[in-house]
Order: sequence, then structure tokens, then C-alpha cells
Amino acid sequence: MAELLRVTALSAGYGDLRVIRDLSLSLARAEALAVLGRNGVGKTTLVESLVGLTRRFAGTVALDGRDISARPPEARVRAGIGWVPQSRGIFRSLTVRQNLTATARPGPWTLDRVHEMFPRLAERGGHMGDQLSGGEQQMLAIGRAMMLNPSVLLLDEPTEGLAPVIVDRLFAALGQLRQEGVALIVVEQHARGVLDLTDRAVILDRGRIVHEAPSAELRHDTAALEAHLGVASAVLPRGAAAP
Ligand SMILES: Nc1ncnc2c1ncn2[C@@H]1O[C@H](COP(=O)(O)OP(=O)(O)OP(=O)(O)O)[C@@H](O)[C@H]1O
Repeated sequence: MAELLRVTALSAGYGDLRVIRDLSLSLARAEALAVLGRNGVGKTTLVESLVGLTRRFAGTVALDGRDISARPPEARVRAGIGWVPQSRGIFRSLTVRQNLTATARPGPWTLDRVHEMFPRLAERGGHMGDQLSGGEQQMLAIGRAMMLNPSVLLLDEPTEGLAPVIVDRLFAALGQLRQEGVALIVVEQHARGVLDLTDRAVILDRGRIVHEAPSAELRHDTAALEAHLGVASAVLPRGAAAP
């Protein structure tokens, strides 16, 4: 598969603090990558470094073979980096429809396509951003990112705080994006759902990749899950007891 994103020996952080340390990874076109790790290991910082929101000490980020390391966030978005922040970043004083169209860029993802994926957003089109439930906000954040027609979508804990039925719906929508050729990088605490969705997973610890495996393999690797995440039971099928 053709390479889309390449991160090479990246060290990045905030002020004088190096959070990401000498980290390298690559992502193929339409590939989905899970980024796992305990709290505070640098998952958000990695995503923010791809978006261009951190201080870069060393290393490069390339998209489609072009070095975007020195580009500001707006230019990275124009180059094809889509971002759904952990805070969701909904414009609260705009309607749902205005949220979707305010920053849209031309491409296959239009308002109709987003409404098809999330019919709830069509129903709520005239509501203000601050009148939405958590699940609706997350759908809106994803829909708005898609309206920028990215080649890779970065999602930072998209299911945080949502009810299981909404989590299932969101993962189904993300699965649909994948099928349609959008590459995904998903930071998640719900290891089970994200390992079903993704092709490959990396586990971070103290700003470095400490484990990397195909998602289908990691899902059953209770030793690795316990060692790096302490969550082996969380990725077993529902209803199954941990060994
Ligand atoms: N804006 C910031 N300024 C300074 N330090 C920060 C900032 N954001 C994060 N950090 C520090 O960077 C380190 C990594 O945080 P980060 O949020 O990237 O981890 P995480 O793996 O995403 O954690 P969580 O799962 O809790 O979201 C932490 O020590 C944190 O205190």
C-alpha cells in the first residue's frame, strides 16, 4: 500500500518539555492505526504534533512525501490532515449546520454525505452547538472534520464519556470512513473497540513506541496488554471472563 504519512525520529513537546521522544511511524493510504497507552504517556501530544500544535525539537512529519514539519496547523489541514480534538471544539454559538459548513473545503465529503453518515446531524441541523448531547457533539466534530476532506483523520479519544450504544455507532461510522479510503489514527482508551476497527496498533510509554503489532494480534496478546496497559480483560469479547 502507498505510504501516506511518515513520522521520522520526532521529538516534540511544550516549552522545554520533551514529551514525544525519537518517535518514528508510518501510515499507508486508507490504513487505520490505534494509538494506545496509559494516561499521560504522550498520546495527545503525538496527535497535536501531527497537527502542528506543539514545539518540535527534532525529526520530521511528511504527508504524501512532502515535509510538513515547519508548516502551521492551517497549512497542514489544507494538505490533508483532519483533526477531531479531545475537547471536540464545537462552535457553541453556531448551529449544527453552520458548524459543518463554516470551515468546509471542496471534495467528496459534502453536507449530504455527512448527513447520510450521521442522520442525527440533519435532524438537529438548526440547533445550536451548545444544545447537543455528548454523542451528537462527537458526531458533529467528526462530520466537521470530514467536510475539510482530509486524507487522514486524527481522533483523540472520540468515545470518551459516551454511552456504549453511541460508542458502537461511532465506531461503525469510523469503519465506514475506512472503507471509503480515509486513513485513521485513533487514540483510545476503549482498546477492544479500537482494535476491531484498526489494522495496526502502537502502544506508547513515556513518549516512545514500546510495542507495535497488528491489531488482530494485539487483541489476543493478553501478556502485552497487561504489561503495557493493564487492560487485558477490557479487550476480551463481551461477557467472557479474563483468564
Ligand atoms: N499544553 C501542555 N503544556 C505542558 N505540558 C503538557 C501540555 N499538554 C500535555 N502536557 C504534558 O505532556 C505529558 C503527556 O500528556 P498527553 O496529554 O500527551 O498524554 P496522554 O497520553 O494523551 O494522556 P491522557 O490519556 O491522560 O489524555 C504529560 O506529562 C502532560 O502533563
